[in-house]
Amino acid sequence: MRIPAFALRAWLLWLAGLLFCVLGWAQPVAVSLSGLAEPASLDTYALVLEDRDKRLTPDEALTQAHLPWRAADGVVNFSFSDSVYWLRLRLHNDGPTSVTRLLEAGSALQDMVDYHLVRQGRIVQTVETGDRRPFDRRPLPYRYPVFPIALAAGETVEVLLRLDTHDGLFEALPLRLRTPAGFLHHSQIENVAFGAYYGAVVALLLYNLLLSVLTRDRVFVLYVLYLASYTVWNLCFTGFGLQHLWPENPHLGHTLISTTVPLIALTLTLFSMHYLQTATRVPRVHRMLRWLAVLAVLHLPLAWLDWYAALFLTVMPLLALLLPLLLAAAFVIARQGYRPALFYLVAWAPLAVGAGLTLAKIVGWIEASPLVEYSLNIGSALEFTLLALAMADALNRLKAEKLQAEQQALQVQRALAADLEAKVRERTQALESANAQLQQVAITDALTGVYNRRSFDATLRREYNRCLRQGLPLALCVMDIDHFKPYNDALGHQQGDQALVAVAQALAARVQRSTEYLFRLGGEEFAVLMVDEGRERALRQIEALRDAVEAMALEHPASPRGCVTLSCGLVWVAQPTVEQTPDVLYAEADKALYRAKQAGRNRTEMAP
Ligand SMILES: Nc1nc2c(ncn2[C@@H]2O[C@H](COP(=O)(O)OP(=O)(O)OP(=O)(O)O)[C@@H](O)[C@H]2O)c(=O)[nH]1
Repeated sequence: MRIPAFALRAWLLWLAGLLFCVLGWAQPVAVSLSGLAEPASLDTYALVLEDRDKRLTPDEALTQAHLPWRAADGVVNFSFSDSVYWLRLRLHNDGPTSVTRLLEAGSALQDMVDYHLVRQGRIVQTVETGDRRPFDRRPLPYRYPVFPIALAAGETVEVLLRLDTHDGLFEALPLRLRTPAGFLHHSQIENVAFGAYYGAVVALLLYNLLLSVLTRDRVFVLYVLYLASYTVWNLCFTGFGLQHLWPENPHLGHTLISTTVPLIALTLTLFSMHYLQTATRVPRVHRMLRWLAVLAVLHLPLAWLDWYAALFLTVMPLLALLLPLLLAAAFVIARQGYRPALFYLVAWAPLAVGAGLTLAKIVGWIEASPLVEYSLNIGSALEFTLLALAMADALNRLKAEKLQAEQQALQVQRALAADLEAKVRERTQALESANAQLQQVAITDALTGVYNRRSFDATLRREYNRCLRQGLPLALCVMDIDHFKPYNDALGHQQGDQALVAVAQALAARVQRSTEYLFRLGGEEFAVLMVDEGRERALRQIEALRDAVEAMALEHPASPRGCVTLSCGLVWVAQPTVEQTPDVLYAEADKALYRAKQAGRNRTEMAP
């Protein structure tokens, strides 16, 4: 059977169209270099292929026609995935001269990046790099992979990238193309900016370290630990750590980054708890924060086991919970009027925004852009600066509180001293008054209230010595109630006591001068001592006393006179001599008393 020519042509056309479509799917659009922006984002020009089994070789990826390549719809970001991903790009030098361009795979943390340059369908150059490989494998010593590509005039080249991970966490990987001059300019600006950033962070770190040593305040220590964790993490995150600090040891960078992320969560939580005083101000949030701190600690073993993807899968939600919780706590505490919380809010807000943007980029919610890429650094720089202000304020507050505490302590000390002094004064007065009372009791006769026998002995001795020294006259009179036994017998002992009190009062009312003393010597016997008194005046005074008792007319049924009377024996010396001791004087007065009794009572007899 003869096939019509038009049918054959149609079939051939259909076959060519089919072939064109298949090849067309597998071929990326060639990017013409002229007219590209500086830098040029190539993300949307790339084709992407997911290699679930990780079996494809670069040649297979290039030549197998059936592979399901698809166009990238922005910055590639495969986030959590166990596959290998291939990227293809075509570059066409449509200019008249040969040129060099620099292709950036703009992530410092992408584990494995295999770069293949394809000329005329053949791989002519391969570079295996990424942050799980030693730094010196990079064709350009830069913090993330950069591949220089030379293109002859009119030449088209293809770039094939193979992206793989340690255990399933991809980084967002912006693809950019720069001219050598553009790259130099960009890297110079970036170096200066990051240099300033790290310089400021190190200065802040040292400043706060010094403050923590000087003040011994836990809040400064925690802030230093937080800042140090953050700085180490940042060095890993930006790739400067691998480039400058551990170029031979990429494993160290991974251990550090997966250790510092939970450490940041931990130190940030502890710092905030202390700085905001959450325990007393928001106790419920404080308990939640304590649990989040424990969770952060539990993440550390994952870091040391190198379970990188698993760690980030759980630590991200932890951070996503922690940051809003801290900001909410600070907000509530600031509303309570606690000023440091206000500083905290202002300081943390930019970092929280930066962290939020970075998280969103990592999990693929938003596209990477320069602002998003540097948001964490911008946020943290602002945060550190503002927090330095907060720390200075905290220091001022600390000083003011210390001063206030010192003043309060001083006031309390003064009040205590005054109180103690008052108490001592009070006690002393009470003691003095008790002593005076005791002394008074010791020298007073309990029944009559006049001086007693003990006082008589002491006063006689003292006044005798004074008169002896000063040559003064001294008079001593011993008095005895007449017939007191019959009085008691007739009226009773109680009535006798009342008579004794009445006699004592009658005598005391007339013994008022400072040089005269009245004593009850015991029983119904009294004594009067007079210093610096003339003989006549002394005798008159005793007679007056005796008269006063008689004048009371206190009824005495057993006395011949019918009332209570006194008999008195008086001794007077113009100036006592050494021989005339108190005992001698008393004996003479007693003898005179005896004579008065003998002579009929109710009278006064003077010693010769
Ligand atoms: N009610 C009372 N009687 C007392 C007290 N002390 C002593 N007497 C009594 O005083 C009396 C003293 O008696 P005497 O020494 O014999 O002397 P008198 O009876 O006063 O006789 P003359 O002194 O010679 O006039 C005794 O009966 C004592 O018991 C006292 O405190 N209260």
